[in-house]
Amino acid sequence: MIACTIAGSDSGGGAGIQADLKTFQELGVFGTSVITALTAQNTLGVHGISPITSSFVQRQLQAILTDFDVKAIKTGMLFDATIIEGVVDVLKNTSIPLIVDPVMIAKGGANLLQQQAVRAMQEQLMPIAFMCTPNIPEAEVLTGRTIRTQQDIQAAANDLLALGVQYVVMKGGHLEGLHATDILFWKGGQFSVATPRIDTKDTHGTGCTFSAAITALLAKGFPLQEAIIEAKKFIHLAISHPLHIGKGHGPTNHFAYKQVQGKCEVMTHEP
Ligand SMILES: Nc1ncnc2c1ncn2[C@@H]1O[C@H](COP(=O)(O)OP(=O)(O)OP(=O)(O)O)[C@@H](O)[C@H]1O
Ligand SMILES: Cc1ncc(COP(=O)(O)O)c(N)n1
Repeated sequence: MIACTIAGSDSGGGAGIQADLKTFQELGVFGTSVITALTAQNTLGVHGISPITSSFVQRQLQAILTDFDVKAIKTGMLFDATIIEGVVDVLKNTSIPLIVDPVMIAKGGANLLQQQAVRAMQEQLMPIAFMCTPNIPEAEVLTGRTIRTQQDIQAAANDLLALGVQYVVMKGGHLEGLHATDILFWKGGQFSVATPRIDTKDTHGTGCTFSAAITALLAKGFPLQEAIIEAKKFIHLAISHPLHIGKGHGPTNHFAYKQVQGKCEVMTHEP
């Protein structure tokens, strides 16, 4: 099985392209990659960004799609509107499921998506996406809402579905509470997955890793809700077995899922 990630490079190896490829590999999926930007990054922060031109992003993507039978594609850091437009231009005529992780701001505060690009994400990328996986601050930017309550989450998910994306996973990592709960929404329904919240600072790359796991599992043909449950196991185990690498927000442990053979309990709820 082959999957593709369109994202930024994290020299520190915990997020971005590197997290995506490690996750694909651990889940038994062959990973291909389109790099949108280089970041000079470690667990302490982003120390520089060098974007790739939109036309070269397109060239990478076309090289992959004209040769490989790609079963699922994810996007991460897209950096600017020209890159988003270039990606949409290539993908709009394919039927490969597209998972959009709307990466905007790194843990240390660096901008991984220019503000002027939010509109291109809303108006061009969302209509061709199968799924998007915002965290709470990203959902706030994409919808212009303040999200505090369950009703706010539902309303923001409805706004995102109205943009044309078929499924929305609202990630709960930034909310408070004993559990880290993520909710899958579609028109007319919802399904949630939760695991105990872990008290750790080693959460660099959680969002990338979770969305890459969903992408890999969809590429393998898992039904959607099973893919969400298994991806939740992958990210919970990656957070709960920290590697203690670096002096700042350490990366998650991509080895853990395989090492414990996916053994992890996920609470599910479908109202
Ligand atoms: N402390 C934690 N304990 C358990 N699960 C967590 C924790 N933090 C995040 N998660 C889970 O990790 C996944 C990513 O969620 P999160 O909201 O952190 O994404 P993100 O904000 O995109 O990532 P990042 O904060 O690294 O940018 C979700 O499944 C979320 O529930
Ligand atoms: C190149 C790159 N892409 C994405 C993120 C955000 O990572 P996450 O939200 O998964 O922590 C990052 N820090 N660097």
